[in-house]
Amino acid sequence: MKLLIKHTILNNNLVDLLIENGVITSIAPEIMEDDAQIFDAKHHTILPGLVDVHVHFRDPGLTYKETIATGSKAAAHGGFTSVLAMPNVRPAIDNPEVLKEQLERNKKKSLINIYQFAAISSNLIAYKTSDIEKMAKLGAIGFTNDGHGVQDAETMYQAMLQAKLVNKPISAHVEDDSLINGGVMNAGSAADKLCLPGMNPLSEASQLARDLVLAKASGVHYHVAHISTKESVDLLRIAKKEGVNVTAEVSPHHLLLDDEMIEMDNPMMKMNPPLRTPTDRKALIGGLLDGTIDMIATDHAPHSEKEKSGSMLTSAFGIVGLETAFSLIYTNFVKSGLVDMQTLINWMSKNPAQKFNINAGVIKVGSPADLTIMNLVHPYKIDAKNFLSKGKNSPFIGEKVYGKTMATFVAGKLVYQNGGNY
Ligand SMILES: NC(=O)N[C@@H](CC(=O)O)C(=O)O
Ligand SMILES: [Zn+2]
Ligand SMILES: [Zn+2]
Repeated sequence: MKLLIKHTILNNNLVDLLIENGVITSIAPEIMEDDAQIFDAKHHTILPGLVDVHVHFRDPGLTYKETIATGSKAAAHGGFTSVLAMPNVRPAIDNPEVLKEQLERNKKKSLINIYQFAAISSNLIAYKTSDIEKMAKLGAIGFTNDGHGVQDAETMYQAMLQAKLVNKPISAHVEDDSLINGGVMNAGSAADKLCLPGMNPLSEASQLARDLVLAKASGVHYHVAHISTKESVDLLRIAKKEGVNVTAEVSPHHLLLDDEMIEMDNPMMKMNPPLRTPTDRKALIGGLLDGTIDMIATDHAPHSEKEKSGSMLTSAFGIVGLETAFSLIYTNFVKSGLVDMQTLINWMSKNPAQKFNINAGVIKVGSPADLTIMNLVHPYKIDAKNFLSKGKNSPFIGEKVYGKTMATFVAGKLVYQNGGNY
């Protein structure tokens, strides 16, 4: 099987790429190959396939929200070729038997590469750790109770020690439940104005401080999921200076939205962690720019229309992200002149791949042909009708952005192609 991608822009040069058996075998200004299938990229830009270390695919058990098939289609549409799936499906991926089935299910139903997280503890809430050693051996990419903070230090510390032994990361949703008070958005003046109950933002950094102490003692690779407050960024910066083996992700919505933009009770602005203050948002951008935060992850959290309608008091936490992340980050960070394209690639492909030990993130001879081709020239409007995800719950609907996916390839196989004109 040979594929020849013609006329594509790679690092500002017009090139062709030859792919044989799923691997890039040649990159040159002009490649002639008689027996290859041709894909004409029509002068659009080629990037390494994006890597998202935080998605929720809801399969099995909550497939009315998303399935592996629809989630992986959404990923391919967004330019993502590898994702790390969270274990909060039903049943939760918290024991070796269930993990084994899930790995097979992912393989069978997915268009893209899915790496699977397993739970730190039973049903994501128990105070006794899961069989981390066995699940690591079976192929879990790491361990997390995402959706819940690990409420006690002993469970987290034991999980870290076991994960360290098998050389796997812990991804932490840091949230101390005792500070949440049934809140539905960030506690503060914005919540007061809307008369909505607030979640104390110290819930995040206070648990993070505990975890950083434990992470340092254990030596584990500790990864902070969806970091959202200034205090957390400050702690992370200190921990990195001290040599703690820590990484962090931030979501596009925490970079681009804050609680002052919640003008009315709107379920599309409800997610966990909640949108924080403009000061927090600035600190997240600063942390990303100075390398304190390593990568961007979407926390793609599809829900049904019904679950995301009505009031923030009763609707579900979470928004979709796979089909808007690249466009939003490209438009707001690269097109606006803040950073160059390689920096975006580092945030959305190279760093997540490197930090989670995935063979992805660079385009070079010998690399797997996990690629995406983006139209950076023509703007478009984000429209939920075009989402391939079952979830239409995005606060970014109607926004004019740049960076439309033209095609996505996984191991040289076309997994998404834009139906319209280039
Ligand atoms: N982010 C969310 O608001 N929701 C996530 C859970 C999570 O990431 O904590 C979900 O599973 O829906
Ligand atoms: Zn979470
Ligand atoms: Zn999540």
